[in-house]
Amino acid sequence: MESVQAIKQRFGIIGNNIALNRSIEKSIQVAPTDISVLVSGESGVGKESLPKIIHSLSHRKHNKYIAVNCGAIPEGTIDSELFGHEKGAFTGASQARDGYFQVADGGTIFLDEVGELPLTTQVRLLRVLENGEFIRVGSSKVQKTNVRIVAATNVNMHEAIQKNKFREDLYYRLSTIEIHLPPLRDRKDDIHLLFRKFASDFATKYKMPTVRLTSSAQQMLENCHWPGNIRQLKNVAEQISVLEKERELDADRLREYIPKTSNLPSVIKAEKAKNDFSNEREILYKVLFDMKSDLNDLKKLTLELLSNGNTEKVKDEQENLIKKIYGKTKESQDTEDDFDERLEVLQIPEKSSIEEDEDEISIERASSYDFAEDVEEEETLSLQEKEVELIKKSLERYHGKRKPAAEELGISERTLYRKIKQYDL
Ligand SMILES: Nc1ncnc2c1ncn2[C@@H]1O[C@H](COP(=O)(O)OP(=O)(O)OP(=O)(O)O)[C@@H](O)[C@H]1O
Repeated sequence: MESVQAIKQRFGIIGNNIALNRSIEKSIQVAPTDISVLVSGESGVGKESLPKIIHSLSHRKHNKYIAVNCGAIPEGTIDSELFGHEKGAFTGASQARDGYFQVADGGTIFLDEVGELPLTTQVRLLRVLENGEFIRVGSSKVQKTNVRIVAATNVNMHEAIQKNKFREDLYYRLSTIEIHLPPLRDRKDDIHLLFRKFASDFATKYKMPTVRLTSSAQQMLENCHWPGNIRQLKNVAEQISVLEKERELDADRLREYIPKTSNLPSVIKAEKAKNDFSNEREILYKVLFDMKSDLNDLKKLTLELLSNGNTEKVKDEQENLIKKIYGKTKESQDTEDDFDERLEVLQIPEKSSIEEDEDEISIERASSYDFAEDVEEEETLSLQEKEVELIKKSLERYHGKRKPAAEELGISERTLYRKIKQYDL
């Protein structure tokens, strides 16, 4: 059996903390079995390494390893991504497609952010876990697969179960063995070690001498709260490596690079910070951000109308979205006409005219859907930068807590999650 030390070297894992070593040891022990494993721990603690270790030390190592970020896939397509679909299963399904569970047959699937799975997908997943069976979207034929599942989560699953967001039976199936990775603040002994490694990597990358810390700066680094854990520490090391003129930093210089919230206890009242957009620039960003969010909502609604053609149905199904965009719903009788007028402005083609060229339009629509999330990338860089800044500020205000930050930004937690990943925040 490979030693913990050898595994750390192979997977580039830095640290000597006892809890970290125990987590790696557990991964090594459980690898040769087919037992489902749940890796838990806050965001940024390094959960992604453990499923890779488990797969590479298992008898499945020559087969596929697929990592799926459940939080980043839109709810509407997740079943098809995971389990595949038949041709014509839904608008845009111009071809049958294999899902990850089929592609990874004989291998391992890593379900990152498993707590974000919609309840309907959880039912399908439970079935795969119980007897290896799954059904493609739009099919009635039961298929079999032999996949080992390793899942990860940074949410409190017991809380999610209590709030009926996660099925208890699925949780127990997934977490036959649970491996917990400690937050960075509980691994103080590793903080400076990690910083040195990152500083040395960035020095090589940017072709500069390595930055170093005085002992007072080291102490400060170790006493930070680090809500974003190792990911945040890595970002700080990169910023310092690139921006700092001096190659040795004392505590005063270091303070500039440490997000204020990292130094504060996590219990600062979020309420106090709420909507505290204290200067004009932030207000402007907020307005731009809201506009962009509205634009994306409109795009979504338009696509929905184009593919559905049935305005009444869309009005019913997208009531919340319509309310968000226009501030009113069809329930407000006196605004019904206004509402219809607005829909007319979108010039929705009659369904019959859409159907004439169904295949062609479906493909077009499908690609519009596929890119609905990516459209954002086409916006100008400066707007994107402002968006990143706004998200960062909001996350800082709420000490990395996505729920209140998403509420403040007026976007869903899922979208915020995607953006955090997209911009590596
Ligand atoms: N022990 C470590 N040594 C070196 N780098 C590490 C270590 N742990 C984490 N990292 C780095 O920190 C970053 C975040 O790690 P990772 O993506 O695995 O976190 P995570 O726990 O999966 O976060 P999330 O829940 O947000 O997905 C990565 O760049 C990873 O390479």
